Amino acid sequence: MTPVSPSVRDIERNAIDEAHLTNTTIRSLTWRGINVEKRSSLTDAQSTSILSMIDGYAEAGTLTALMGPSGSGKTTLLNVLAHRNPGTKLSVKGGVDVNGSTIPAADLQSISSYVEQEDALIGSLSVRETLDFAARLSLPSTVPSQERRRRVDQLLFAFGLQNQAHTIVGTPIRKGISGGQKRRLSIASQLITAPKILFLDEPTSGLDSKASYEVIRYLKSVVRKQRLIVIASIHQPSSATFDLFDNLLLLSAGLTCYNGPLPSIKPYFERRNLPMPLYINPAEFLLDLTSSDFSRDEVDAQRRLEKLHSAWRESSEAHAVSAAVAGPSSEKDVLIENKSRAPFFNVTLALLHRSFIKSYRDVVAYGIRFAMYIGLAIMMGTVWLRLPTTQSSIGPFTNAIFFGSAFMSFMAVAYVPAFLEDRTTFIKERANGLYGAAPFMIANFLIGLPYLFLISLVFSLITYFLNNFRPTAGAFFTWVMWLFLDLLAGESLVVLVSSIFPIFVVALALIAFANGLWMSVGGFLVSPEILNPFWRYVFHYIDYQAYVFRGMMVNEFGYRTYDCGKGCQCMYQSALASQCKIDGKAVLEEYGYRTGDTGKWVGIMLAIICVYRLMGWAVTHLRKT
Ligand SMILES: Nc1ncnc2c1ncn2[C@@H]1O[C@H](COP(=O)(O)OP(=O)(O)OP(=O)(O)O)[C@@H](O)[C@H]1O
Repeated sequence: MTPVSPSVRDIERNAIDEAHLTNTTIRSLTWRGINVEKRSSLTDAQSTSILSMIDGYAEAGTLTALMGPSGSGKTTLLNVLAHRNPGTKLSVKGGVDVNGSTIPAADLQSISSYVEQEDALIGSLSVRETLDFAARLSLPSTVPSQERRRRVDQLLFAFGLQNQAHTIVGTPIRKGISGGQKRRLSIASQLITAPKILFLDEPTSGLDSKASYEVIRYLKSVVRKQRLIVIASIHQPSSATFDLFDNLLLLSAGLTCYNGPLPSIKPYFERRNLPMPLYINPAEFLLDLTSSDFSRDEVDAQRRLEKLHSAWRESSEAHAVSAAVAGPSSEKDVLIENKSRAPFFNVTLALLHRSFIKSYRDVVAYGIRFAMYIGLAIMMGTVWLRLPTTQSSIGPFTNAIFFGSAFMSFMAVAYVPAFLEDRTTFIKERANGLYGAAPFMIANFLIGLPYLFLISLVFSLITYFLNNFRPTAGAFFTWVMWLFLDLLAGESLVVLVSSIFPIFVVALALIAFANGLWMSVGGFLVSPEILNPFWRYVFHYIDYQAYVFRGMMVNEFGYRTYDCGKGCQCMYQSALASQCKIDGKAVLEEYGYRTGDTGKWVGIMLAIICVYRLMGWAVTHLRKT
């Protein structure tokens, strides 16, 4: 058995102060006349209703279940209550009040958290690290690190995760904690920000009944202790799990079928001649009642649903709910503490630290890419093996430079999955108000620098001398610099394209296309001197691969001579022809390149990289999903 850490023992001795988690200000969340319609692209008359006239309330210290068949509107309602965008082309009407008062969306978001259906956990972090980073990303600098650790311990204990504190969450190749523990961890990492209201979308999806029960049981104990308001959509809980909830809001086809405390469900349906059988799971009974999707007789099922809807509308229970939420809504009486955010610098540092841990623990994210580049280096080194400095090598040297510059940049597509994964985590964390696009983009850029430099260095160490490029230290490090800038630009393009089109296959196809374009107009396949004006003026000058190719060409040919070989038939005419040699500058002239422009080209490369990154930031800032 894993030993219990002293800090956890402290907690067990009830030496904990949970004041920061306890809700003393928010008494209730109410919602009135929520209507959501899907707008037709043609006419308003063709709009279809997703939610209609939904009233309800939840009080501090209660756990409300949002149930209904698939497509009944649970997630949509949860999004409306949390002031999240429920989707494009949807029009939302109705009001959501806190303590009976209307508050701005930003205030509601600052006192609430939303746990999405899919866990947004980073597989290579341990359970404790996950909570610690959640704390570092959300807590203001006024909370000292000792206090932060204490809060982490508290949550580990509250969610029964203290024995898994040092186990990793789990990656595709390394088994970590169980599905139920993951869900508990997702909830705990939201609670570290001390929300007063917690929205959970299917907190038990994908779990067996025992794990589901555990998740809701832990949640219930925290809700009771901390006086939180929790609203959770749930699919088909077991009887034991269902019994843990205080209230139920039952939806079907976007309308209410029941809304009230659990003990009143049975009498409510009995009074409508729908008695609940004795030995049946109440949740199953309710879902059977409200589901029409798989009915043999659709007309009959529709009629049954309409009866349920009108029974609720006309019931005294519905009138009581409407009366309870209809009270005048004022602008005062809500004490929203101004939740201070973690400072920009601390957030960026925490994101860098988190990415660093991921980079050395997650083989899929970084290790595989590294191995791929090494394989490529060995292949390139041995294909163009020890080229002699004769004119017959000028072609192969040029080809090797093209291959090295173009293919390395092309292979940046391998970064797409890792970037999209990081972006998904960011989108979820931003939606919960943790941090914005700037720290994410800065951390993403900075963590890539040493890694890309290492790849450039190792790749060059293998290929440069095996190929027999110009053997001086200066030439070697200039080559490393060009490769590094090449990879940096390639990765910046991946960041930009994947931010605009965050769909794996689409991003992959577009980046491959862009690389094909850069290769075609880069100057190797068609010399810039004869490239037609459209491609030359529209694309050639913004093609980063073109500058890498030029830089590497100048690095090799600008300062080296080649023997013309037997018969002294020199392929390129230069001042050294009389010595039966070719001055490499003659090769450069063919392409229109010359020495002395390296500084300018490096400047252009840096500008291209900056533009890609800034555009990537702007898109990420504006695009919310
Ligand atoms: N952005 C949107 N645009 C168009 N239709 C939408 C949008 N969001 C939801 N809907 C529709 O609204 C209905 C309710 O969807 P919602 O996701 O809220 O249901 P749910 O009860 O959460 O379903 P499930 O249990 O399967 O997750 C569905 O018919 C869905 O197709």
